[in-house]
Amino acid sequence: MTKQINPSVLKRFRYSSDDVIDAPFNWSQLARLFTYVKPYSKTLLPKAFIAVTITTLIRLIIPILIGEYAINQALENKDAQMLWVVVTSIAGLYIVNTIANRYRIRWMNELGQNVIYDLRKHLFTHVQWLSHRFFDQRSAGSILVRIMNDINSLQELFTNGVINLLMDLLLLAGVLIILFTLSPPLALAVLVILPLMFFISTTLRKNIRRSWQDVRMKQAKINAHLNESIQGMRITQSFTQENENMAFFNGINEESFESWRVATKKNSMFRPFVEMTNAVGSVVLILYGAYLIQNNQLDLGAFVAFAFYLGMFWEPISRLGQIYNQLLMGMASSERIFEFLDEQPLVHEKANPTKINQLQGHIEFENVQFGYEKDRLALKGISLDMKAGETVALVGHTGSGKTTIANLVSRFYDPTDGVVKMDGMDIRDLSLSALREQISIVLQETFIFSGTIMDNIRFGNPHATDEEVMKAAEAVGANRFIERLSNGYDTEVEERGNILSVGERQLLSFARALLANPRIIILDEATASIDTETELQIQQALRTLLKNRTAIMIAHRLSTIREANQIIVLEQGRVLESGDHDSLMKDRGHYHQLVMSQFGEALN
Ligand SMILES: Nc1ncnc2c1ncn2[C@@H]1O[C@H](COP(=O)(O)OP(=O)(O)OP(=O)(O)O)[C@@H](O)[C@H]1O
Repeated sequence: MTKQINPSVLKRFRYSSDDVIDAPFNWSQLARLFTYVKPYSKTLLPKAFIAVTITTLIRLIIPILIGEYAINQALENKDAQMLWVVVTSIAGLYIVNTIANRYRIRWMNELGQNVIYDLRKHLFTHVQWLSHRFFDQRSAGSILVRIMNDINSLQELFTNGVINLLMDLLLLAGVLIILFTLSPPLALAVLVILPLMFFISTTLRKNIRRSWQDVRMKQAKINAHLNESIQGMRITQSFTQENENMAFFNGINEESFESWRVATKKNSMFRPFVEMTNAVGSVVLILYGAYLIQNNQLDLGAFVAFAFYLGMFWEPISRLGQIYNQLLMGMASSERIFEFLDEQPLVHEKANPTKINQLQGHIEFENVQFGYEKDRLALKGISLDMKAGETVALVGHTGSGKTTIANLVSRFYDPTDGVVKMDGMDIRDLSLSALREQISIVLQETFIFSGTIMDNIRFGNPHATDEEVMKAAEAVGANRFIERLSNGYDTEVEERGNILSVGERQLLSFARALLANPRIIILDEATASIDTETELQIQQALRTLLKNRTAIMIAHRLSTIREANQIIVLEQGRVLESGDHDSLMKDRGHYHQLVMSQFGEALN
């Protein structure tokens, strides 16, 4: 079936992330990047340097042995014994070279992998501490791309780049010194190819590099789209948006294909150019070298050595260009990585926070104002008093600020004005982890991590034993459905837990919360309709869960609201009314209206 795609629909699919092609060279950023090598400056780094120096020196010595000793002396004087000594020395040097090379590669790789490991760990740890606002502003896909792709692109720089730089500089300097010592005029003559080589290794390579960078960007775009598409597959299918989705995917897939085509085409020009420069160098060497030999200004041994060294020239120059490119790419990636690393959590613990062992759970809001965005307040001067052990139901229309109140109690955000107090103390003075340890949040959509049912409940308290996990499940009645699963508590559930029903996921999240044994429970009740039996089960489970704890319920069910000690009615970030069900109903105010419009039938 073909369907006409509305072009405006495709505009929805836009990814503006990470489009920097050319990053300026930034020395301080480079220095910062190299701080990650520092822990290895006394172990792997010197070892790799020694191996590199040995291999470079051997490569420099061998042409001299061939030209000067084998040709000029042994062959000239027909000295078989000397020739034998030279040949065995060369063989010996090659063996040492092979061993040194083996270690060079091993140590370099170890160094690179260690640096990448450290960097990825640092970045992930840092991102985990960032505030909710950071995640509000970015898609999971774009964060993933940075943690994976940008760090991977630094991998090459650290595994090869750093050490090769030293090797190439050493090799180039060594070759130049030897060439000028052997024959200054011939050295000058063959150096005409240098500008050509530099042109190829900088300009041409830069052009090729841009094309590869374009390839990577297009791939990142595919990754981001795939991530969103797969996560939203059910919605796509239910709205029959497969064709639009496919059209966009085809578009970016084609773009990616095209960028590959361009990059490989440019890349294929590289080798012929290199060979051409080598040919020019060889022609100059043969013509001018033959002329110098004829005029007795050069001997045959030096001529042969020259040919060897000329062959060695290209490699370091070409690689220096490559390293320069790697550095530029590394700059672009590290800039994006450092941007994340420099991001500070907006909510942070003060220097000497008050350590609390056990909270009572008395929560107060004193004239609290808060906005996610500058000019749009979500809470407009709210004052609340939730006593320890009380169940408080927050009710109100969508967008009235219920979730925001819960977010402020957990200190995911700080108020822009006013104070949130816990047991009479400003929560900004408390230790953040101690505060959050005593709060459990049960969201409408329960997040299930990949692992077993047992692992998922244990998420509430990693130290709990299997027995404790099972006891928590029994207490909320989750054991009944768990025992019916193919492997009971050991049943594997994938990310998001699609094999479980909404009600089952709710019960699982109750067990998880109960196991954490918090003083405060924040619960966003599921709005999805579930059958009466599960509903009863959940009500029962809730009673167990909320016993002796302060509970803030973003309540959607009349039964929960009715049982609450205090009901707070919110409207556009303000408290309209508060009290218990009976008194609020008697007042016949906003609550009465809300209940009648939403639950009118249920009350009759
Ligand atoms: N991360 C965010 N960034 C910007 N604005 C937000 C964010 N989260 C919520 N808001 C805004 O803050 C206001 C209050 O939202 P909140 O989520 O607290 O409402 P709610 O009462 O919980 O609604 P619902 O019942 O629909 O969950 C809304 O106007 C909403 O658009």
